[in-house]
Amino acid sequence: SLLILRLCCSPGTMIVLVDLLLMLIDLTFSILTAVIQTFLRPRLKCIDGELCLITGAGGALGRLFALEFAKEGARLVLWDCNATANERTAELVRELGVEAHAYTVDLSERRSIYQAADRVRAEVGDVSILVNNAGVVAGRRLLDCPDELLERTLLVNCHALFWMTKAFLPQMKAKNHGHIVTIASALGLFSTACDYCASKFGAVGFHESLTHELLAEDLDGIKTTLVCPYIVDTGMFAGCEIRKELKSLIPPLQPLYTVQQSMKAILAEQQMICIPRLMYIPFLSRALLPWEANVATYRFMGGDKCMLPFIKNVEMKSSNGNMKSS
Ligand SMILES: NC(=O)C1=CN([C@@H]2O[C@H](COP(=O)(O)OP(=O)(O)OC[C@H]3O[C@@H](n4cnc5c(N)ncnc54)[C@H](OP(=O)(O)O)[C@@H]3O)[C@@H](O)[C@H]2O)C=CC1
Ligand SMILES: CC1=C(/C=C/C(C)=C/C=C/C(C)=C/C=O)C(C)(C)CCC1
Repeated sequence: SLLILRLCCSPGTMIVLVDLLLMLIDLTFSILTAVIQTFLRPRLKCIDGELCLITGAGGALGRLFALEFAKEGARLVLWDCNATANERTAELVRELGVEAHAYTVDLSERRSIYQAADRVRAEVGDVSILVNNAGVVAGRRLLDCPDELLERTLLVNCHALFWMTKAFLPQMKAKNHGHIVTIASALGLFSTACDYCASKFGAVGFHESLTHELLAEDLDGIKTTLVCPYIVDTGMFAGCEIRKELKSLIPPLQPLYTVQQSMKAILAEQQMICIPRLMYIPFLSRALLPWEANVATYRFMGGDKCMLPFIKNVEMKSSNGNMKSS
């Protein structure tokens, strides 16, 4: 008992006990703050004059993000592999009287990312808000999916996040000011049968590790936000649906609503947002319930086979394409 007493009173143990106490205070404070913030309208930051880069800006959500950021007064750099769609987004932004610079970039090519990043820095300036929004899905069963398509999903949805961050974080670090937004998916928090899920789990993991790295370096001026939406009615997942009778309980999200909710989270410097909030339930149940219990609820809700009609759509489109080309 003398030994135990001596151990307890040693300076090392005292420091651990004090740290433990401080950690418990921090933990309680952060839980209380999160609960209170759920009911309060958060203070939104001003991004007037900030330089915001959006990837996939020619796509449905990317274009809406561009317009919302423009309304907030941010100057825009727009990246997409689809030059025409991207230029159209730039025109719409300019119609609002806001500066927009469109770049054609293939995010599946690391070199293309680094080259375009050098051009942006030289031609426009330092990016302070980065919205990693571009995403792709193969939409095939694993064994029917060409390797190149599977690889593309991982390159665009996951690898590109590393290269984008490596390209733009140094200037943010130099000023201890910036914001990196990851548009992931509810399917980055729990999965169903689809090539896309692994890439979005990767995106979620990337976001978390980046956030921890910034905190560990005390770079509290650089914020991160993870956005995890359920199906959004943009056409990307046309046909994907849960059990018909339950569809009206969790209808697909409207693109504008999704982007406006995401904007609120970004401007409030919120760490993460699931849209709708209901998506926190399968996220939690995946972590808390046994695997078989999750399988039973997925089966009941039609989450297990939700991708099948979508895959059929993709197959039909590609066979039509083949017929046309032949
Ligand atoms: N729609 C949904 O149900 C949901 C979508 N999300 C995520 O939201 C984000 C936006 O989705 P959404 O707007 O619906 O999708 P879209 O397909 O409408 O937009 C994606 C954009 O990214 C572009 N893009 C694709 N590959 C590359 C590449 N290699 N380099 C550069 N640009 C590329 C696309 O060009 P192109 O059209 O030429 O391929 C397109 O313009 C994605 O990350 C998606 O995963 C998350 C949850 C649900
Ligand atoms: C799997 C699963 C569900 C369905 C989820 C679906 C259909 C998600 C689709 C998301 C998409 C398309 C995201 C794109 O990024 C439920 C019914 C919530 C219950 C829990 C298990």
